[in-house]
Amino acid sequence: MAAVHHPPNPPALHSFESVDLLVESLAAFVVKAQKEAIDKKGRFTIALSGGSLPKMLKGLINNPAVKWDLWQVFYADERVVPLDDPDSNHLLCTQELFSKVPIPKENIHTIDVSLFDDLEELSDAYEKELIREFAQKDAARFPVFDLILLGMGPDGHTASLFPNHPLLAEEDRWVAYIEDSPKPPPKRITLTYPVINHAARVAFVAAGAGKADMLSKVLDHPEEGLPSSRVRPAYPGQLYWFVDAPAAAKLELPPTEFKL
Ligand SMILES: O=C1O[C@H](COP(=O)(O)O)[C@@H](O)[C@H](O)[C@H]1O
Repeated sequence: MAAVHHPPNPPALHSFESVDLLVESLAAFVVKAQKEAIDKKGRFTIALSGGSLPKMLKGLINNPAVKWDLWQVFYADERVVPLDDPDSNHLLCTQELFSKVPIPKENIHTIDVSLFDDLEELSDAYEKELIREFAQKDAARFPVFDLILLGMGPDGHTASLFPNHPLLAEEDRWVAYIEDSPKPPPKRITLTYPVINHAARVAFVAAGAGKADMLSKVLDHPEEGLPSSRVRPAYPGQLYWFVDAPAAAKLELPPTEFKL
């Protein structure tokens, strides 16, 4: 019998009157994803972004429902800078979240700073880190993250996938590097679409009026093919957008009520 090809689920757009409500609801959503993953397989795999995202995770701090010791954290993208450099996504996540919660250090998977001279080796090593976590345990062609949290840049980029960049066409690698990021710093590594689009859940978080024009392009005009519009997790994966009212102001797409 021929395999049935199921199209991706449509995105669920959750719009909140204030950033505080967004933060609270996002925390509840992450906790629910965590619970489902841990009930099923005893661990929770999540990829985090930098930029404006880490501070939106403050609802997880002092939250007794979070089982930090069962989290395995990767980065959706990372800048090729020392881990204590102000441009490092790891530093940002540490300042906003990890320094304030009891997560074991070994559960946070950072890039290998000893490989900065060779970006091919650096991204290969991060891919191997993913293979150690996923391939042995889940034996899949691509890792299936329980949750990937993304931001959307003013040009529609997400992770380190930038408009018109050849990396948008990557089909095999789990982790790739770029040396010419239009947003500094130029050298970065990033999860690729095959990884992002195999996740069980992907959630974008965007707040503020500065995101409104681009959000409407990305969600109302996906045919333009901006990097954030290309995030379409394969069925049964689900895409979510957590936005505040100023970011949602120009959207035609109707919001979906947020229910756990
Ligand atoms: O450069 C990056 O930008 C994106 C978007 O950042 P935001 O500040 O506009 O939210 C971010 O998601 C990514 O991790 C980062 O490296």
